[in-house]
Amino acid sequence: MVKAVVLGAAGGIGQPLALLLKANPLVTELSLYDIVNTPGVAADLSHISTQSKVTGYLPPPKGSDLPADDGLKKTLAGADIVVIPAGIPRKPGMTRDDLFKINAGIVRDLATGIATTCPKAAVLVISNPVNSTVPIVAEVLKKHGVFDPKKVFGVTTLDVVRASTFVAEVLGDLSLVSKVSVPVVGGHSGVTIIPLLSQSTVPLPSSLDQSTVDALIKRIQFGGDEVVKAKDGAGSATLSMAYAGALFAENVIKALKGATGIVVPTYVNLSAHEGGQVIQKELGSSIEYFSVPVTLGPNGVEAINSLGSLSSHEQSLISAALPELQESITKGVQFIQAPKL
Ligand SMILES: NC(=O)c1ccc[n+]([C@@H]2O[C@H](COP(=O)([O-])OP(=O)(O)OC[C@H]3O[C@@H](n4cnc5c(N)ncnc54)[C@H](O)[C@@H]3O)[C@@H](O)[C@H]2O)c1
Ligand SMILES: O=C(O)C[C@H](O)C(=O)O
Repeated sequence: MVKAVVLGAAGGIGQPLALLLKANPLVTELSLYDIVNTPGVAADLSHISTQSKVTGYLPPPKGSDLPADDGLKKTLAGADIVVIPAGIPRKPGMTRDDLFKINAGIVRDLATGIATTCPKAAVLVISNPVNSTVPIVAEVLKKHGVFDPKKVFGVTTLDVVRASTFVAEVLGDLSLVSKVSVPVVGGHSGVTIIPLLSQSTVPLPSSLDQSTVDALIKRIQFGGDEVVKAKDGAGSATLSMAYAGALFAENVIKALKGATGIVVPTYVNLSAHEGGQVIQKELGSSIEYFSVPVTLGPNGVEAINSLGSLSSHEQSLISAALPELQESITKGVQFIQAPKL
């Protein structure tokens, strides 16, 4: 039995993600929460002929005697996995960090619901800026004494999905895409996104000139901007994100149910496993969060794996990413530990 929850389920990511989870035979119960439209989304999905029962909740109407988190808590009761795509998306000209002002508070309140209702659930954070929202979730759970670093994940799968697609395009053969896997490490924003092309399962030809490789790295780092620009004010990636989120959720669910050997990059607290200290040594930094290849297991993070051998260029990309990443982590931690009045 697996109960999956989507918080922000009526949104651009939330709806297609809920659809993909409803289509997933491993999910037996699907519960949806948003501040608008979830009863409609749930009713619609509930007609699909798969086994999962679907429910949808809203906050109580204005003037209700019910506590403000009544709908949220009903949604979360008994959850095994909670995926969070709630919050505003970027418009052209914005950075992900520009979303902090609004999304930090949204994520904090949702994490409080998780801490008090389903503290053992795996929490998959999609809401941006991921580099800060994951530390926010962790700090809220810590405050309630229920933080398990093995169970909190920043979803960076879209960067991995983009890397496979863009590498296959550069190789001139999209049919290779299912064979191409590139670890993407660091964080989820611009220069903090570091594709380890030297470890691509389908190697790039050594004849490829450096400017093509540089352009490929840049495209993976700034793939989100490509979609924001093309949507021209109507939001950011939603469909590719729903695909990536469902893929990552499926891997987590499979591992929770006992599947072994699933290794995927995800943005985690490095204290989740002793391998985190190895990563810190490799990075030459005491950074607390980093996207790394993680082995998933029945308790969440089973192992944090080494970054492997890096080219000198990849090492310089990591050095360039660390200051911005650290700043975003501190901003998230401070938001909970020392909120400005
Ligand atoms: N991690 C990634 O790779 C990645 C990729 C794409 C988008 N994102 C991020 O995901 C977030 C959502 O993007 P979107 O395109 O779906 O946005 P959207 O505006 O279409 O949907 C967001 C939904 O969140 C809901 N919401 C707002 N406040 C809420 C609250 N307090 N509780 C519950 N729900 C609430 C809204 O009502 C809306 O339905 C954005 O922050 C975006 O930047 C992350
Ligand atoms: O670019 C964005 O703002 C959304 C998301 O983080 C993405 O990578 O597509």
